[in-house]
Amino acid sequence: MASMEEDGSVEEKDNNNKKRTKSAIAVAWLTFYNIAMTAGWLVLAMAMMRFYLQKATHKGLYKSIARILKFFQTVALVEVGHCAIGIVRTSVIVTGVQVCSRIFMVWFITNSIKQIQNEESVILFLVVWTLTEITRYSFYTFNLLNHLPYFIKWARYNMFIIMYPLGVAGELLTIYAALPFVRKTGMLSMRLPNKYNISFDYYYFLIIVMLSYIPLFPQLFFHMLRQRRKVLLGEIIVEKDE
Ligand SMILES: CCCCCCCCCCCCC[C@@H](O)CC(=O)SCCNC(=O)CCNC(=O)[C@H](O)C(C)(C)COP(=O)(O)OP(=O)(O)OC[C@H]1O[C@@H](n2cnc3c(N)ncnc32)[C@H](O)[C@@H]1OP(=O)(O)O
Repeated sequence: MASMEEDGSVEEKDNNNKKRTKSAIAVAWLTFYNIAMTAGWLVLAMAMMRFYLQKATHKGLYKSIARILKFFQTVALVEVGHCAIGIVRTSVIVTGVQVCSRIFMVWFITNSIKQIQNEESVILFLVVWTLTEITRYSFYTFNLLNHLPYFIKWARYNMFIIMYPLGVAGELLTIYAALPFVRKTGMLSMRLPNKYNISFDYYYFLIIVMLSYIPLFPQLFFHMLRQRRKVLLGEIIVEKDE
């Protein structure tokens, strides 16, 4: 009996150790990830500033930073995985919508349609994303290291009130600017007849994407408002099951 109890406690200790090791690995990975992403977005900010100081125009700016942007924004897909395996307490759906809409903007709009790369709206969402991500990833990093300066916490949970609508405006204006080119070229569209017997019109798809901001954006915005109340004002928020 004693030996069984002993076995039990050994097993329990082993399980606890496993949990501790797992969370230590998760913390180490997240710290590395957040430092790398903060650095990536800082490099992007510096590249944008350098371009603007040297050329005094925004024309050509997107092209000059496209590779860095595509790399770091695409890597953010990992964050959906973080939520799915439970190492961060964030909804897979909320993170999925946020990350996928950004990846869509980068790859299927700005990168694919060269004619719109010099639009002011592209610079608008680029600047907004960059400021947001530098703040967000440095917030996570300092939080994980238990040395979170108050101004970073304050910025994380206040900046979005202005940055979210500005970012959305930049994104929607960019998609809007893309519409005539998509219609003219018929890019990424499939017209009938074809051997698959499928019809797809990217032009109308983009209009649907723009309309989908109406129900989806408020969900993200209100999620952040709830996080703000929880973190800055200490309100206890009972999360509904997903
Ligand atoms: C195929 C076509 C698709 C087209 C779809 C079209 C519809 C799109 C509509 C949507 C429009 C979005 C537009 C958007 O791109 C515009 C902009 O971004 S503009 C710039 C302003 N943006 C922001 O401010 C972004 C705000 N959003 C976010 O921060 C996140 O993305 C979000 C997932 C929304 C919220 O983050 P989260 O829920 O994680 O909140 P917290 O930061 O408070 O964190 C909660 C807890 O999780 C821990 N956590 C999360 N991530 C990490 C990490 N990487 N490392 C460590 N820890 C992490 C965090 O610490 C919290 O833990 P705890 O509660 O224990 O403290």
